[in-house]
Amino acid sequence: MPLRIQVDKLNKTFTLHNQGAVVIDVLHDINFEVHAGECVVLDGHSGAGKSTLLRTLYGNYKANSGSIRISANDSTIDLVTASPRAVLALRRQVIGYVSQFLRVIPRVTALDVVMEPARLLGMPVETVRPRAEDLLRQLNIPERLWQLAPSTFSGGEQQRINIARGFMVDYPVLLLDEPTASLDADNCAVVMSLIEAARERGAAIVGIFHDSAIRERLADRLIPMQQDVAATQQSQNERPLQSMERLA
Ligand SMILES: Nc1ncnc2c1ncn2[C@@H]1O[C@H](COP(=O)(O)OP(=O)(O)OP(=O)(O)O)[C@@H](O)[C@H]1O
Repeated sequence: MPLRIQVDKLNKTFTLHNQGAVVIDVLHDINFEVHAGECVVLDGHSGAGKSTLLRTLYGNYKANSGSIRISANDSTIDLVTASPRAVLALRRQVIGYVSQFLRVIPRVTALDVVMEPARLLGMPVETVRPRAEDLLRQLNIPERLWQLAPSTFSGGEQQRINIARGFMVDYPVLLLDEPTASLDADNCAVVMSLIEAARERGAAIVGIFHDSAIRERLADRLIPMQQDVAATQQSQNERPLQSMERLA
């Protein structure tokens, strides 16, 4: 299967300018790759940098150094050096991202929120609407909510709208930040099936899942995120290892 994501020597720090310019070393020498049809899961304790890595893979955060090469549609783009315009194009066409929380836009209906990624690709509403409705149905969003803005929806309903939106386009790359965090068992099962279907069609998936049963079902590999180990090793002048680990 073709290589979709190649991360090399990735480093990311945050500088807290309003707190004495303290520097937080979050991602240190991260190296991994993800092929089409693979689901890798970021594995590390709270604060290890999992969400930071996912946001950096989406171009939300700019890395200090290293490269994130994304290959799809016969081209390869390094997100670390890409122009903002190239990053936006990549997000529209190549990278889907499901965050934990829906960014609610007042007065935009749930159905429009879900259809938007496909509409941004220029697809006509009559083509995309059946898929959006199908996703909403699969995710058990009652039809009476489809024409309402999701701002008043429950946390779990908002998360399911977010998931439907993230699966609206068959992106070659999918980034999933705890997509099942506030879902009940039935809806969790639906989301796992959607993720498996995306993997089947060849999506390269990077996810964060805290639930061990979900990780075991979905993960082809774990990517250990060990910020504390990295910091200690660094102080001993050793090169911290952030290698991939195959699941037995
Ligand atoms: N925008 C930011 N500015 C400054 N520091 C940040 C920022 N985002 C994250 N951090 C810091 O980076 C570290 C890693 O945070 P991150 O959210 O990536 O961890 P995580 O592994 O996803 O944790 P969790 O499992 O609890 O969600 C934390 O110490 C956090 O305080």
